[in-house]
Amino acid sequence: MIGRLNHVAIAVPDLEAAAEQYRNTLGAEVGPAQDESEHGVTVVFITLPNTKIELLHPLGEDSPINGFLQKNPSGGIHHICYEVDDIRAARDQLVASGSRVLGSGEPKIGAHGKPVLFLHPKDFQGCLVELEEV
Ligand SMILES: CC[C@@H](C(=O)O)C(=O)SCCNC(=O)CCNC(=O)[C@H](O)C(C)(C)COP(=O)(O)OP(=O)(O)OC[C@H]1O[C@@H](n2cnc3c(N)ncnc32)[C@H](O)[C@@H]1OP(=O)(O)O
Ligand SMILES: [Co+2]
Repeated sequence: MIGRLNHVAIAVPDLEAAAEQYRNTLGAEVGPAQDESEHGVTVVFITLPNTKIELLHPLGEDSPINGFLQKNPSGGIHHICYEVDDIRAARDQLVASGSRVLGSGEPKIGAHGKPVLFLHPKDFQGCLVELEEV
C-alpha cells in the first residue's frame, strides 16, 4: 500500500529559528513559511535529495499540535508521511483491518495540494502516520 517517504515532520516551538538552523547550520534548501489554516499549522518545507522535512508550528488555539508541544516543549518528531496511489482505497483497507483514521475520515487537501489523511499513533507503534495521495 505505502510507497515513498514523502516527509518527516518536526514540531518546533520557534519556526523562524528552526528554519534558520536548517538553512545556515545544516546548509539545507529551506522554503518559505506557509500558513495552512485548514490544518491549524504553519509549515516550512526543507528539500533533501531523497525526501523532505516539514517544520510545524501551531496556527491558532485549536491547533492539533498544541498538545504535542505542551508535552514536548523543545519540539520533536511529530509524524511521518507515506505516499499512496489511492488514498480512499488505502483508508478503506486500513479501517477494515481495525486502524483508526483521524478526523472525519474524509481526506483534506494538504500542503502539497494533494489529499491527506492521518492514522492514530496508538495504532502504528506510537507514530502518527500521514498518508498523501500522489
Ligand atoms: C500541513 C498539512 C499536512 C501536510 O500536508 O503535511 C500536515 O502535516 S498537518 C499536521 C498537523 N495535523 C495533524 O497532526 C492532524 C492529526 N493529528 C491529530 O488529530 C492529533 O494531533 C492527535 C494525533 C489525535 C493527537 O491529538 P492530542 O490533542 O495531542 O490528543 P491526545 O493528547 O489525546 O493524544 C492521544 C495520545 O497520542 C499521543 N500523541 C499525540 N500526538 C502524537 C504524535 N504526534 N506522535 C505520537 N503520539 C502522539 C499522546 O501523547 C497521547 O498518548 P498518551 O499520553 O499515552 O495517552
Ligand atoms: Co505532514
